[in-house]
Amino acid sequence: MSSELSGDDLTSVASTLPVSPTRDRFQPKKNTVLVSHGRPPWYDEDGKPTGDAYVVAVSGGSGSGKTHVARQIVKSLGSIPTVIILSQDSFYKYHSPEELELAHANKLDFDHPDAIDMPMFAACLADLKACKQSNIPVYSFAEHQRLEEKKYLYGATIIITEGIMALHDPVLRALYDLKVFVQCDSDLMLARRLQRDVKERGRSVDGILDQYLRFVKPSYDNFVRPTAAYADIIVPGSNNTVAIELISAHIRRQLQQRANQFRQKLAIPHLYFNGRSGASTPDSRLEDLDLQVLPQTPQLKGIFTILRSNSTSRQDFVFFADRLSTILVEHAQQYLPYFPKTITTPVGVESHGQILNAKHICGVSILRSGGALERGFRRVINDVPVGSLLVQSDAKTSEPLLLHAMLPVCVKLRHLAKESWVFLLDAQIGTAAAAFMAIRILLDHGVREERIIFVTFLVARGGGVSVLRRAFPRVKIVCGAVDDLMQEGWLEGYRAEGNPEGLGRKIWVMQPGMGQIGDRYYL
Ligand SMILES: Nc1ncnc2c1ncn2[C@@H]1O[C@H](COP(=O)(O)OP(=O)(O)O)[C@@H](O)[C@H]1O
Ligand SMILES: O=c1ccn([C@@H]2O[C@H](COP(=O)(O)O)[C@@H](O)[C@H]2O)c(=O)[nH]1
Repeated sequence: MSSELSGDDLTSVASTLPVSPTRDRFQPKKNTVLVSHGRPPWYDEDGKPTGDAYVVAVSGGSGSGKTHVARQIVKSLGSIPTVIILSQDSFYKYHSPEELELAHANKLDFDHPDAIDMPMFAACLADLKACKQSNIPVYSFAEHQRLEEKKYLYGATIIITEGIMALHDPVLRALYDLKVFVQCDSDLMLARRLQRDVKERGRSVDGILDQYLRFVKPSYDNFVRPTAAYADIIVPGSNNTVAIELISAHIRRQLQQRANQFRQKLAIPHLYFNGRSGASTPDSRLEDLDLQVLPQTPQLKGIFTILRSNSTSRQDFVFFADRLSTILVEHAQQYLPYFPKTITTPVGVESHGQILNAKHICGVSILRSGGALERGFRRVINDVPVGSLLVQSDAKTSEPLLLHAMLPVCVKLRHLAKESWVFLLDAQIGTAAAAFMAIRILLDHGVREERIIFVTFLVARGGGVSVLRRAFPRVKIVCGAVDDLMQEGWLEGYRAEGNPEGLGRKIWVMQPGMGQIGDRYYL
């Protein structure tokens, strides 16, 4: 495991580490990922990001209400996709023992622009804006120090960054779509700072006042207040509900302009992409789709006959799905790098064989139905992490939404992601909307396209696979069978069972298909 991140292989790091009671009590929870209604596609049919995340910067003096404004904007946005609040405080520089001594005596200037690692702040923000992940530093106000751990952030449609120097640096300013300055009376800022620093940052009143007169107030006058000139909007530091409403209305309008009707286009590519190379129809030539289909042996056909039948018991379904996923993953392993290796056998004879030579391998299943391939995956490739992505359709628009991403560390860290081989697991590729999103997520993290191996039971020839192929030609797709049809309709028994999700709503189904694989495997 990398020394940069510790904690469990799959969880977001900062919260999992043992921390001192003092640190725990005073650690500000400023950098937050707020997911409300899932993240809609941030890329087009060519697989390329359609645009950057929308970045709002909120600046103002200490205690002016920047954090409050950032949180109120999120609240007022209501039903919105993922928002990241990124605090400039995380980017205070690492302090030497001598500097720490000064800091604890309130004699270190934290209010000068040089106190903040602006290049690092700009680099992390640029990554997040470009829809990539970032592992940002964690800062302790109680210890006046940057901690060892890092916090993994990914997947924002909107980023709200806040800090006293947020508008100071021209490189940072160039990254913002909207610049806000919170204007507040100095006495109100001081009163708020006193209350907050005693309660949340473990400070004494004397110390706070000492630091305020020595550094905070002069710096506000010299460096912070002048940056109000760069702001698009000045917001009052109290009674600011109307200003916040205006800002969120503006952001909502910007997001609406970026919306993309994605699944509909993928599901019937011959209607939307006619004339463009690679658009498939139910009669598309299999060779053009470049799928790695398992050899259609009698025993494989036997497995599919059982899996497709609506009279198969759950117990049998699970047994044969596990068997099929084991065969698929075994077959897919041919894409991993193997090298010649000579060994000596128990009878003392040399034998020339092959050995796997891949540093980082992991699985990522697309929930729920991708879970049906996990047991087979673990049987063939044991002792590697398996992450998951929860992608579901928006009930109103049918667009895919990313609701949750839990990725292995070898994907979360960009320098490892470049070297990693990732097996994406999902039961079928129909409209290909979920597959599209999952591949885009891995590419955002820096996984190489040719190192993504998509393993699936079924692919619909007339569905979105052709568009997926054209967007990501180097991804390997290993499947057990190919179905011809992709139609808008109801699954047999789906409505009859009174499934509230399915009631009155058509979904895209492949035929002959295997039904709702997640339901059949788990319920
Ligand atoms: N508009 C407001 N109305 C009421 N209280 C506010 C308002 N803005 C900020 N506060 C309070 O003032 C304190 C400092 O605000 P905060 O947002 O943390 O300041 P900053 O991030 O600018 O240092 C917090 O306790 C917060 O609840
Ligand atoms: O170790 C530190 C680092 C910073 N400060 C003070 O924090 C404020 C900025 O944070 P806000 O949340 O915007 O108030 C800045 O004025 C520094 O003086 C600190 O006291 N110790």
